Amino acid sequence: MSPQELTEQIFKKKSFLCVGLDVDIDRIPTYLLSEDDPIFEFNKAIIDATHKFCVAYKPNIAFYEANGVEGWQALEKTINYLHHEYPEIYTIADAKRGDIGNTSRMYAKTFLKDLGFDSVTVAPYMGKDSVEPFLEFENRQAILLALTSNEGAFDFQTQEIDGEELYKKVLKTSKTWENSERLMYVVGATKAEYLKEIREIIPENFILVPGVGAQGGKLEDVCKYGMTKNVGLLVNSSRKIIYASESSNFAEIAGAKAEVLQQQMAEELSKL
Ligand SMILES: O=c1ccn([C@@H]2O[C@H](COP(=O)(O)O)[C@@H](O)[C@H]2O)c(=O)[nH]1
Repeated sequence: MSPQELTEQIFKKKSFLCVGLDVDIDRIPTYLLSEDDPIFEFNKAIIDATHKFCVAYKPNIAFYEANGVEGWQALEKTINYLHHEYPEIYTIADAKRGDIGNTSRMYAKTFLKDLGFDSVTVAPYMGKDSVEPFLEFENRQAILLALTSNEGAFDFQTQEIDGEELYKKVLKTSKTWENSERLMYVVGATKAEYLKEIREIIPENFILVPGVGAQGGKLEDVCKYGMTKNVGLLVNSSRKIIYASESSNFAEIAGAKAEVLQQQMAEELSKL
């Protein structure tokens, strides 16, 4: 999907919500454990109940890899289900990959070609040749970690080198790479006030913003500092939506949580 098509979906659905599919087998309703594929059944129920209120889903690959072959199969079934039932939905493989060029090329093939995700999250630390293989696919994007939501972001990302913070160097340098128009960036909602300066460097690119909900980030602050006239934001919430209830109507309650966020987003969009 192109960024333009994603923007059209955002205005159509009045939502820039991304629902995180971080399925922890120890947190799903126990009655699902007797199913052949409990992870997929959980995802399917969550997707059916929330798709009207969001424009994107972001399975975090760690939660699938932690369940071995069965986890990977559940991931494949989930992405196939989304492609088949809800092709208008944008998909993000939150895998945080990046390695020497020929290895990155394999990661890119896995997520962007074989599994057919629209995008994959990528760590910038190994530089240009580790990221460019992810930018070779038409209508696919790499989402580069710029300023993450966790406390450890202050260990390196905000440290100054030659008078400039490392995350700003990541933003500026990545703009010089081949096919850089296919880049999106991650900035944590817990660091929303940084978005003002970040927007001066990347005025147009989409920013994926995790950290609203369980990590305490505020949607209003994210919009205040990061929203552009074309929106340019995907705001993710995982645990607050998918684990809102452990009862048999967990999906319905997840849908209601997603709708609350969608309504707040509609309000923010009406200010544009
Ligand atoms: O800076 C980052 C980058 C990625 N994440 C991921 O987003 C979700 C957040 O989940 P919540 O339950 O809504 O807190 C999760 O998959 C993280 O690994 C992030 O939080 N911060």
